[in-house]
Amino acid sequence: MFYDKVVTELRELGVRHVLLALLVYLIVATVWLNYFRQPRCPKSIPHVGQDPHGWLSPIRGFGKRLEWAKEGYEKYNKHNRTFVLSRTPGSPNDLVLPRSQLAWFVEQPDSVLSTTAAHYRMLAGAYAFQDHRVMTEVYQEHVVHKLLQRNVKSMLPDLWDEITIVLDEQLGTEPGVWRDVKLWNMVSNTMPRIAHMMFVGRPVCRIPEYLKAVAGHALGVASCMWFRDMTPAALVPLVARLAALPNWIFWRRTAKYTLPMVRRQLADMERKLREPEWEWQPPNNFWTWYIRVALEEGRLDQLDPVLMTKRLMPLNFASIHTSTLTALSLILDLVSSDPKRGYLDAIRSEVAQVLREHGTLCSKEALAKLHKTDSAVRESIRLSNFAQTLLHKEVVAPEGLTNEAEGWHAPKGTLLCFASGCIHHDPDVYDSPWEYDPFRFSRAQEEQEARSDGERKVFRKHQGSIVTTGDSYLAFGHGKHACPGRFFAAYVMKMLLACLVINYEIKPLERRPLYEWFGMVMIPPTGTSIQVRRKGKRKGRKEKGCI
Ligand code: HEM
Repeated sequence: MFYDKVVTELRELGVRHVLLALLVYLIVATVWLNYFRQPRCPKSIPHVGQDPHGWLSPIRGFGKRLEWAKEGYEKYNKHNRTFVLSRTPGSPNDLVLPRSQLAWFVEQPDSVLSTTAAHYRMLAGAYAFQDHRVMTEVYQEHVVHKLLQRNVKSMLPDLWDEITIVLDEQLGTEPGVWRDVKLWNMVSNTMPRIAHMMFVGRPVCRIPEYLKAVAGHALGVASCMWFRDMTPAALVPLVARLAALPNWIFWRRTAKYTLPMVRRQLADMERKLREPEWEWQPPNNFWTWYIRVALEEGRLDQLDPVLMTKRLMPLNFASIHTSTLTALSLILDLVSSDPKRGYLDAIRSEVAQVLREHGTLCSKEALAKLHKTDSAVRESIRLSNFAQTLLHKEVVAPEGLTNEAEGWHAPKGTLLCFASGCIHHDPDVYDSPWEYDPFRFSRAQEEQEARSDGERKVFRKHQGSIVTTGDSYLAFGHGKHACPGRFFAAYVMKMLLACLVINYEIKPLERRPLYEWFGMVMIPPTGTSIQVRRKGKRKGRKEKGCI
């Protein structure tokens, strides 16, 4: 009845009137949402980018944000001043803080400056994931923060095996035969499988349909973010929902495997609690950590199996793009360095030495001895980080946030961040910052060890292992919301590189293929091939008879 009435009235109005009304709505809502509902950046802070009130500024600005970030960093951040970086149509301006404000920034409580709120906004949390709770109450992150570092060590032998097996598949096993390998295909077939070895374990982490779905979902989040960023605010709910539709399909495909697994694991863990003498050991994977934390904390509401499978998707997004890009850059940086410098040989002899001493490369102690390998990875991440601005936090305190040192006040809803890419390439922070100097960090450590106590302080600047964060190294964030997956990523990258150098020869590339930037995000060179040759019998793990 009601429907018939609406249709009749619309017919009477005519299509042209309806379209006109929609257009008027679009303009009014866009102006309202974009210009009156956005948090106002403090006027005292300099604005870098186009006219902040210009109508088309946000659209024109997408391709220029990187340039503007560099300009703002030079003009303001380097003089300890914050600047406003122009926004895109669907999101607000960013306040980019200088390094000198990092300590103040990370000290702010979550009730004032929220990483979760910033991620919800930036990752299109209302659309790209299958339940908004996975981005508003980030229980999966809580579990990773609490248990990953502690449990990953006992996983190392299995991770090593998986790395060697996947490299066998990707690079071949026949000794002495040179193979042409598409590097992008190699890393994108390797890294998601290794990450999911930790999340779901075998055999699921090897199933091609599953791996295709998790990769599709991660890419789907990125495309949803782009549509949300580039769509006028009034249309975002429609456009972003449409852009997110494929992610429902990808999640369903993953749930085909993860849902039965979660249900079985919940039932088994419940039985183990009831019958402690039952001879069953829970597998060391993310689901076990998750169930343990939820039980310990009495959060039975978090043990809904469907919700658990949805909670895996933000972790999938956080881990697979980052690790895949890191592995790609690392191999490219090393194989395109001048062979006369002998970087790969130095890493190879370090790995061989540790293997001789420890008989394995998959223990925490052995991996801790790989200083040069560690430094080569850290340096590659410094040089080619996947994003230009990081450490986003949103002001969530209703009264806003005041920075006494600089004398500004940011209202609720403002996004704050750091120009990590500029910091990593600042000649005042790193000597020859555009050069890939793989032993930059291990050399500093070796040199410091050789110095007297008095001199050591001066030398503190470029130390640290892959996981160390600080105001000159922001690739994993900093503070209590620094990447909790970095401990896993560091082990995996070192094992991957160690496995490559002891088992394969790689022909050097003449030139380092360059990456492009799409807005503030890195687009990797996907077309590069490398020539690889298996050396002989696989090495790396004595107890499996591999040496
Ligand atoms: C080389 C690989 C990786 C890089 C470069 C990386 C980088 C980062 C960065 C920069 C952040 C902080 C973002 C910000 O400040 O806004 C972050 C957060 C996070 N990462 Fe990673 N990540 C990597 C691997 C992983 C892996 C393997 C996991 C798997 C569990 C993971 C899980 C997370 C989570 C859960 C957060 C959010 C932490 C929080 O907000 O409290 N990451 N990562």
